[in-house]
Amino acid sequence: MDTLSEAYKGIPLNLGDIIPLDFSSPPPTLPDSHAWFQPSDDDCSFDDPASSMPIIDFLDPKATELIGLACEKWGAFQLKNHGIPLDVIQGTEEEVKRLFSLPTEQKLKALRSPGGASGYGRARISPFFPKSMWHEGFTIIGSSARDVKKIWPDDYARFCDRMENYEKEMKVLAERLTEMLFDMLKIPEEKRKWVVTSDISEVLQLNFFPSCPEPDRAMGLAPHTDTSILTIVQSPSTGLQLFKEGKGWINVHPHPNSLIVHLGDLLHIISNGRFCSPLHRVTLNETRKRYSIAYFYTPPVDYVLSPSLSGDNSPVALFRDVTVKEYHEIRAQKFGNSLSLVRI
Ligand SMILES: O=C(O)CCC(=O)C(=O)O
Ligand SMILES: [Fe+2]
Repeated sequence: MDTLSEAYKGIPLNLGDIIPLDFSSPPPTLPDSHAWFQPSDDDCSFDDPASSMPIIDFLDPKATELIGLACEKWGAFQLKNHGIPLDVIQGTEEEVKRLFSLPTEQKLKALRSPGGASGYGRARISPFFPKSMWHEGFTIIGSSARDVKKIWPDDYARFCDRMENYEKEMKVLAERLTEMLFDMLKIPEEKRKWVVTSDISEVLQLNFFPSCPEPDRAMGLAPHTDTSILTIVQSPSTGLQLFKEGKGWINVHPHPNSLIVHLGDLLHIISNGRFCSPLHRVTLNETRKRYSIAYFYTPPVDYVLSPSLSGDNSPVALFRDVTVKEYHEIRAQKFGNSLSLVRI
């Protein structure tokens, strides 16, 4: 079976777009290669309690209705009482910290290959931006063992087991949410059989944002939408921002023991534009490092994404049919333009 990795093979990157800055001995001032803004730039991000991302309790009898509204208005929400055991979250967080605190040369042993999608390196979206991000990533597609053995030849099992377990838990939650959203969109049975199969294309993205000497001039993760049905993000610290039309960049303040769910481009297409795929980015801090774990839930690569014209969705198709693999290939080449390229 094809995997998502195949979609990137045809578009190899330069090593310069894969190797992160050596953050173990960071420069004392922000290098020009990482300076996105001038000191005088007003980047207009803000905190407004009246317009913050909804926090939804999964045990609330009204949860389905609230999730539907949040997906229409925000394309994102925080989820309390999500059912993922705390020890699974903490164990995964511990491994992520252990991985990123390794010496640079050890992490570089698992460097992503130029045409590859898994392993250690810069964000896959790096080539689309003129400046570099203050970030290191580690991408897991399928089993992490092949990459992790290069880093810890004799001691890889605990990391791999914890990641695998985390993915299993995330998959169950992603399935529940997807079934709920597909009910709202009135997706017919034959278009949703994949949800309960093991054939999905899931990706686990581990992110590390070191503390930064000039956080206001640098960028953790540049503005992007996700190429998924939905993404479940776990991070205890602030840094994530969502772009809201007419308002600007809104800070997300993680609620204790909650997960952040945002919808991706694939659901935006399936919902015929009814559910948003929010633009988001990550900002930095001068003294605090930040870690995040993003689980991308995606149908099998040969699944055809077709806009649903039933229910409350627009009755006229806004997008053409496109397979998951084809959409990933478009994204790998065109990035921010991708949705407009499948618009009718
Ligand atoms: O770190 C975060 O909060 C978000 C990460 C993210 O957007 C991504 O990995 O695509
Ligand atoms: Fe993202």
